[in-house]
Amino acid sequence: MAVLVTGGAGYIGSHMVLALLDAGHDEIVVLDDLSAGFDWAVPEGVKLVVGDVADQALVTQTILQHRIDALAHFAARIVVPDSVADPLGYYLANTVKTRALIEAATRAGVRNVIFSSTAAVYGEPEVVPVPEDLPLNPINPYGRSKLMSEWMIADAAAAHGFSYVVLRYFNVAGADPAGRSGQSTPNATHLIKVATQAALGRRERLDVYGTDYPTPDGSCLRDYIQVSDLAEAHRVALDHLRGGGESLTLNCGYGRGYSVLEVIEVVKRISGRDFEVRLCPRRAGDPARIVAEAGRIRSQLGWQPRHDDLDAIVAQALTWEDKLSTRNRV
Ligand SMILES: NC(=O)c1ccc[n+]([C@@H]2O[C@H](COP(=O)([O-])OP(=O)(O)OC[C@H]3O[C@@H](n4cnc5c(N)ncnc54)[C@H](O)[C@@H]3O)[C@@H](O)[C@H]2O)c1
Ligand SMILES: O=c1ccn([C@@H]2O[C@H](COP(=O)(O)OP(=O)(O)O[C@H]3O[C@H](CO)[C@H](O)[C@H](O)[C@H]3O)[C@@H](O)[C@H]2O)c(=O)[nH]1
Repeated sequence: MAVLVTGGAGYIGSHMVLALLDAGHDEIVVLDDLSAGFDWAVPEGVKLVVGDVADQALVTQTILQHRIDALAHFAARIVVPDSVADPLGYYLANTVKTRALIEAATRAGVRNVIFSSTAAVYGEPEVVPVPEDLPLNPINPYGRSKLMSEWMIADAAAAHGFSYVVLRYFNVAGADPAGRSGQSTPNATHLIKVATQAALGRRERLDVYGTDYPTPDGSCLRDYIQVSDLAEAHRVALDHLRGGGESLTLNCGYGRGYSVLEVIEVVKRISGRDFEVRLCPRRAGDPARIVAEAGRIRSQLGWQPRHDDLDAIVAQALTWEDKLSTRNRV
């Protein structure tokens, strides 16, 4: 039995590969087109197939050749404001291609599917923390492209008899504590990544997008989950599905919100560096507050976070950023 990890050369997928290896699973195949990922992020001994998830012939051949029984589908385009500027590109990358992948995978016999969804499916929730069964009302094309995929997977599972775990990630941050992987995308837009780059002098300044939100300090609130904890959620989801467990949809977060200004303060304190912060207008597509009701994944899968500590998350991100710049200089 082997697992196919699409997007496994990217940030979160590469951490899932490490979590599986650390738990003794060595039957792992990564499918990635390297549009935003890196071949060096795939550990030695793990097979990397370079290609598109919508290439059904390639997907079918890979599944049959490696006797794949489970699929973890990370590959996607992921930037909220980009999705507002290029909605059709996002629906193609995240919805149309997911359809092609799921069709090829289930026809080739895959019976277990883990899907990377997002807190963006909730939109601007009326209830915070947000439980999984709240009505879904995404406010940007990114969230809609992912919600359509959730629905497609649930409908196809009911019709074709496979099981799935949909994981709705909140804001993912930090890096492998052992320093083996981290967020490496050039021109990244994620807050903690950008703030660590500003602290290390690799960006001139940090722009804060909006200080007039209905939140305590006027900046947006997010629930930051450490990437290895999230990877571990995938590992337990895989065990659940392989053990015959039922289909589930679960939030992945810690249940606590930090504002943009609070995050900046932590990055300055942990790095010991000051940097320029510019207060700017709101960015398109941002909800004011999004925090997970985080109990269901613990009760359903027995998941236990081990890195719920924003100081440590920021320290890991700083260490990785420093390592990355050394690598890029070589
Ligand atoms: N980063 C976050 O905070 C966050 C939050 C919620 C959900 N997610 C979801 O998690 C998943 C992984 O995100 P990430 O942060 O690791 O992003 P990432 O960009 O680092 O990784 C995505 C990977 O998918 C690959 N890819 C993209 N399109 C492909 C295609 N058509 N065929 C094959 N490979 C392709 C890229 O090369 C890259 O390696 C995405 O589905 C994203 O929507 C991320
Ligand atoms: O330079 C920056 C970058 C971000 N922000 C703010 O920081 C907050 C977090 O922004 P990120 O770009 O880090 O993350 P998002 O909340 O936009 O989105 C992330 O988390 C979502 C789930 O909550 C999605 O899944 C998505 O894939 C992932 O990028 C937002 O209020 C944003 O406006 C800034 O002020 N300045």
